[in-house]
Amino acid sequence: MKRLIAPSEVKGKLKAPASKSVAQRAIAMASMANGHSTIYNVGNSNDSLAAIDICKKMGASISGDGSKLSITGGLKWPSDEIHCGESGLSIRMFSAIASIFDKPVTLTGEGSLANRPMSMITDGLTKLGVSCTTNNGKLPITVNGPIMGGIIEVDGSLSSQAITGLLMAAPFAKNDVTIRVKNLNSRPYIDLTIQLMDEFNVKVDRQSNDAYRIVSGQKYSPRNFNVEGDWSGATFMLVAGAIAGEVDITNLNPKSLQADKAIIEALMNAGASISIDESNISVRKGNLKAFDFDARNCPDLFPPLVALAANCQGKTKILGVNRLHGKESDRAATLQQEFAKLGVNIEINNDIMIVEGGTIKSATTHSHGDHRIAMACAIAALNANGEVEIENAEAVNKSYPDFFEDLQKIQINQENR
Ligand SMILES: O=C(O)C1=C[C@@H](OP(=O)(O)O)[C@@H](O)[C@H](O)C1
Ligand SMILES: C=C(OP(=O)(O)O)C(=O)O
Repeated sequence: MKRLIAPSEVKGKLKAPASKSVAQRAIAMASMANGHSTIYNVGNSNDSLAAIDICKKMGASISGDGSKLSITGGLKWPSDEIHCGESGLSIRMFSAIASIFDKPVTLTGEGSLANRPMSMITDGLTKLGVSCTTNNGKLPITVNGPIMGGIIEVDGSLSSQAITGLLMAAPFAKNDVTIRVKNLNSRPYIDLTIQLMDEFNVKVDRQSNDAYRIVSGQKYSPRNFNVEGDWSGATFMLVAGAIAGEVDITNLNPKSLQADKAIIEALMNAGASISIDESNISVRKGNLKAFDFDARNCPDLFPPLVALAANCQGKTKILGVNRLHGKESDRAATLQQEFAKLGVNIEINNDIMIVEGGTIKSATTHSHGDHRIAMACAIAALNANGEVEIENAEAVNKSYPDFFEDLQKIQINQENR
């Protein structure tokens, strides 16, 4: 699908979509709990749909839709291969969960997932006694549990997602598990995992220096759970308000542990006008200037931050480029490539990205199959000197299927090509 976005002034109010990070975790935990859970507001992102399919394959009984999902948990060994769609979180989380069985389980995926690194999964699981194989560090992965447990050290510099999986599967290990994490990045995602485990009644004991101890034999309890709104998707709309008008967003929890809530700090540093209360975040266009930002704990903010920085006067510096190679695309390189088409110069200097704000040109861009690149190009189009085309725009379905409908609601002129 091709989408054409015209320069537009934005105005309106939107409800943030469901957080796929929260939804995927909640679906997994409800599926591990013996008994009946209801999960509200899961949404319809492809990644959350992938998590639902995986849990069904692993024996959970799931019915309902994006607004209300009924899950009767209790996992069984899946005789078939597990297909994780394009979700990095799902494959890394469910590889650990599939290791609770004493028979082999093969997990695979499609699209961009085929090119993403998986060695961080096998590294931790092997240390906990699971036999694992991959195709030279890529898909498919085969795990053969059970998880024995023990004290292990893992590296968290490339991704936190495998650590989320290890934490979630640890109560099923034969012995207690202690995970010591070196070089942890994306820390808020681990905090989110531990918060949700606690809500499903499994305790993680945080020790000093990034060590986490999980007592074996704890059981997930079924519960009714509401998935909060997605700061990651909403950031694009908040940036739209900051560069091109005014936007109000509801369904965002200001006390959320989601990493991408940090967009607020970036918007403030850039000089946008923001007001925040429990039920509404309001952003208005400001006199925007370049800013410095550390995105090592919130790597998904790079694409919206680049759209923001392109509209700021001066050179914005964003730290954390090394985290971006293993995403849906090599995100630093794709941002550089696509924004060059829009006339925006991006330099990469080791771990730092430098974005030079200025005039944004009309151009045809491509998502590279990466939802956040499609959304960043769409937002950059708002102040362009002509229309911006986005090829392969359907990539947004991975996290935010209603993205273009929501753009319509805030009066952005667009059409399908
Ligand atoms: O746990 C999660 O829900 C996620 C963790 C992050 O990945 P890394 O830990 O690989 O940085 C983030 O980029 C991804 O979109 C979602
Ligand atoms: C990297 C992302 O997701 P995942 O790793 O779960 O595929 C993302 O949503 O930007």
